[in-house]
Amino acid sequence: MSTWYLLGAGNMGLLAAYYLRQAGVPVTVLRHDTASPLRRRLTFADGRPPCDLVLPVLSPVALTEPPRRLVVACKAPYSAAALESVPLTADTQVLRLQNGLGSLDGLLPEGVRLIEVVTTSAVKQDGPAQHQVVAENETWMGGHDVAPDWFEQLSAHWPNLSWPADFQHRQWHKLVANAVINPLTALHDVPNGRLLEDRELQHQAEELCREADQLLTAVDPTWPGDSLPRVMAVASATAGNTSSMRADVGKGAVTEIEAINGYLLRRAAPLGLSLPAHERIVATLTSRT
Ligand SMILES: NC(=O)C1=CN([C@@H]2O[C@H](COP(=O)(O)OP(=O)(O)OC[C@H]3O[C@@H](n4cnc5c(N)ncnc54)[C@H](OP(=O)(O)O)[C@@H]3O)[C@@H](O)[C@H]2O)C=CC1
Ligand SMILES: CC(C)(CO)C(=O)C(=O)O
Repeated sequence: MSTWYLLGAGNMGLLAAYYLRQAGVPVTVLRHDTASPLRRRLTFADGRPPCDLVLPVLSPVALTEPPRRLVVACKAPYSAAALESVPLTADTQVLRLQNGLGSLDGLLPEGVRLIEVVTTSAVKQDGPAQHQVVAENETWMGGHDVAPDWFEQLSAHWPNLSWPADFQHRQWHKLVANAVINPLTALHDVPNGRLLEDRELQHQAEELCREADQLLTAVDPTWPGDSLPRVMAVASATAGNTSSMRADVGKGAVTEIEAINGYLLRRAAPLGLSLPAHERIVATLTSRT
């Protein structure tokens, strides 16, 4: 496999780089602000020995030809800045490893093959140059009928990676979980599990799920429309977690709400649907950050 270029060498980007390297594929980080090789330690919660990754770094303007394979794993709001000056052509395959949807809309030239990645794995930073792989759960890729030629080689080294036929529904289930758990936990500054205990949060979760189901059923009549129990199951499975949006708000960082609830609003508008609970939560969270 030819070199994969990586935009966003943080938690998820490093995990993808680790699996690509395990599959024998060279990985180069693209960054505007530095050319020094990136040295990061990945530790594993299951007790596997740590892996010291050393990845070459290149400025996008130093590329001698357009990248054929690119992973975008920066947080959604930084996508435009990260892609600036990266020369892309119709031959480029882009792997979007981000929460939310639509964050690369309008940023990729016609013909680029965009492969979407949804993961329930979790990685957190636990030192200046150290990241802990907390869980290697399921990862789904899709967005096209047929998997690319490199998929089989990669899936032999990326645990629980699949190309499921029902990818779109899985992606939407993850989107709805993020559209409910993330802003509610961020606004109320609580761990995910509080959604199971607090009546007011449950009421808000119900409204957000109902509106998301209304939209997704309008887009796809086969949508099961069972978001509330699914979202609550995710909140229960991740009860002790700080959601990524709560963490971003805590750091004073820009959140991914535009790619999550904002995406639902952008899909609803042309259908003449209003999603008042999502509108309110976007406005409230945006005014506080
Ligand atoms: N962490 C997790 O467990 C999971 C994360 N996700 C999703 O994955 C995506 C990435 O999250 P995560 O890895 O945690 O985020 P991180 O903040 O750990 O990583 C993002 C990386 O992007 C880099 N970056 C920011 N701006 C640019 C730029 N202009 N050019 C190049 N690189 C840039 C950052 O560099 P710097 O730090 O120097 O700014 C950082 O290394 C998000 O959409 C998140 O929601 C999904 C499932 C699980
Ligand atoms: C599933 C959930 C809510 C787990 O915390 C998540 O993906 C996030 O925090 O962004």
